[in-house]
Amino acid sequence: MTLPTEVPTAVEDVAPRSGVVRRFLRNPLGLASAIILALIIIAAVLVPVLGLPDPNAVNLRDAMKPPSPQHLLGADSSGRDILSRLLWGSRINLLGAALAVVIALIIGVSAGLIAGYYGGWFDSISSWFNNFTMALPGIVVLLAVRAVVGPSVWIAMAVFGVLLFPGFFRVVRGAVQTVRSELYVDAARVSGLSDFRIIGRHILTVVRAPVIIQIARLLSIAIAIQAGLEFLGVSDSSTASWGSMLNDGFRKITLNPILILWPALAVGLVCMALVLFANAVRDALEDRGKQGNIPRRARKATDAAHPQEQATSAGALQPESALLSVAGLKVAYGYGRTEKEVVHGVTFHVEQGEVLGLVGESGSGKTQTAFSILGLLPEGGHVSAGSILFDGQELTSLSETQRASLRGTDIAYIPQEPMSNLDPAFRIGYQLTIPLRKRLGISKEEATRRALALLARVGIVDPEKVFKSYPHEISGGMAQRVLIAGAVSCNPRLLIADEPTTALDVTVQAEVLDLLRDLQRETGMAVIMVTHNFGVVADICDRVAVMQAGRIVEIDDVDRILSQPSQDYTRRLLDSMLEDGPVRPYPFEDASSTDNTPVELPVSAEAKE
Ligand SMILES: Nc1ncnc2c1ncn2[C@@H]1O[C@H](COP(=O)(O)OP(=O)(O)OP(=O)(O)O)[C@@H](O)[C@H]1O
Repeated sequence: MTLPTEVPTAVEDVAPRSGVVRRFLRNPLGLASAIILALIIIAAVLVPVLGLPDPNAVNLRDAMKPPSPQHLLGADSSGRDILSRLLWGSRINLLGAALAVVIALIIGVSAGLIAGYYGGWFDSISSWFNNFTMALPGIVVLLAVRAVVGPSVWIAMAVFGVLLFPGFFRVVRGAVQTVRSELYVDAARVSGLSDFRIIGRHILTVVRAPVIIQIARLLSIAIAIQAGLEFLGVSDSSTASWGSMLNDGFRKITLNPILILWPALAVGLVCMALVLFANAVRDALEDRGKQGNIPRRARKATDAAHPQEQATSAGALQPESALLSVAGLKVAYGYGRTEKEVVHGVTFHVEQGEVLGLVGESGSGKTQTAFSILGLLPEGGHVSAGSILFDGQELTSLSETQRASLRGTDIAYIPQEPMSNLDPAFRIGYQLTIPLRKRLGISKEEATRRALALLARVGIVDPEKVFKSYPHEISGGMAQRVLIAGAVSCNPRLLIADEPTTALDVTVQAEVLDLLRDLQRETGMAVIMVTHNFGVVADICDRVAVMQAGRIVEIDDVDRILSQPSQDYTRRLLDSMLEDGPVRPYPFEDASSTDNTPVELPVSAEAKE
């Protein structure tokens, strides 16, 4: 299956990762700081081959000499070449700072991850140790270490690394605590991923950005502190370093003030560049997803695509017969200055018994749109504007209880990851019958009878056995059939299927699609099929709405979208996603039943056997 990342140009323009790099490079301060840091690192790496004089070669005849072709930046009080000492010193300072930050990173990130994810005694102990370390006077500790182990810059920086660990620990622990209760982490746990994999795959990606920013900040602190320690004489003064040069320059400041200028400039420049670099990375990451960052080219095309689809008033240009009318829907996360809009005013409708495909690349806003209709936006997300009319009822003004009563009965949902949506602690039968009994008020026996018939109808060969099984005892394909059975159990009028075949293998995908087609035809329910796969669209949809970057760029009949899309974006999406093979015809006869009473679904031939 071709994934959206393979869609060329315009899609790549809005891909989050490349967007971060582009935004970073567009920030002049970020770019300048990156260039300065790169030049300093290159100079530090290449210094042995630059043919500069020995940084420690004393030549009293050259003492305090001003800049000359022989000493480009002049010579110090012992006649040593200042440029050579600066560049050799940069190695010591950069490596010393890197050592401290790597130690802080290893201790802080691993302790922060474990403390944030597991909590408990480890969290208590590590938090206590974090507070204790923060309370220690760092310089006093380093001076004490020097008194015990001698003037080694490496030992001093290693100890400083331990003292710096709270810088990472607090950031990582806080981020992990926020993210560990997210649904997708629960879903990953439920689907059987080990903690190690969950932390590696789901948690580390969340803390990556703050950690990168923190690395740059702590590096600048470590360089300044290291130079300060060398200035105080904590390290070996015979080694060329920025701090020892500062010390030398300070002692001769009345004789030649320029001696202190070069190392001070070096320390100041690197620290400033690191801080600016960190700020630019933060700005680039925080701007991710803002509309202002969608390339103007893409935005123009989007806005001009179908102006009627960008209507903002409720029900504008929507057919009265529509079962669902979404108008000017905007979805945002956060409030006030931190509000981030992810869906920018989408308008579409779904007729009774119609199958509407919602297609688009990853991150285009399909799921957010679907969740808005279901009233299931993740924490922090809200409908910031627009209207969702379902059967003439404005969903956005309903209470949570009213919306909950619609879910499962009038509006059903089939998720992408079947396994994560079945509770591993309960048998399949229990999970199917409880909603039936609660919503339809039927007896346990009646609910069991219906659940078994539903399991048979969705193609489960041994319904009795699956009824008594726990989720881990059935395959992914069977789990998806169980969820489909659950979704259609109360005869919904609208079914929202969020990439229902993505997590399944190819043969099972086809079977599940066939099943959905048959069920849709039998019950006459309307379907919103969220997908990034035009094969699925061709298979099952009547009309298609194409989404890009939180907007609908094109909406039309499936045949027209597939044969003559009006937007370049749709064409590119089609080129990259459409599988070879003919569009399977789908006879939508008699798909208009709106009766909401549960029907006896026919038992499949396979199940009868
Ligand atoms: N919890 C959240 N907090 C903030 N932004 C979010 C959240 N969930 C999604 N988004 C943002 O909303 C935008 C649309 O996401 P959405 O999940 O709707 O995309 P999608 O088209 O369904 O993609 P996919 O096919 O990958 O599921 C993305 O830019 C995403 O970063």
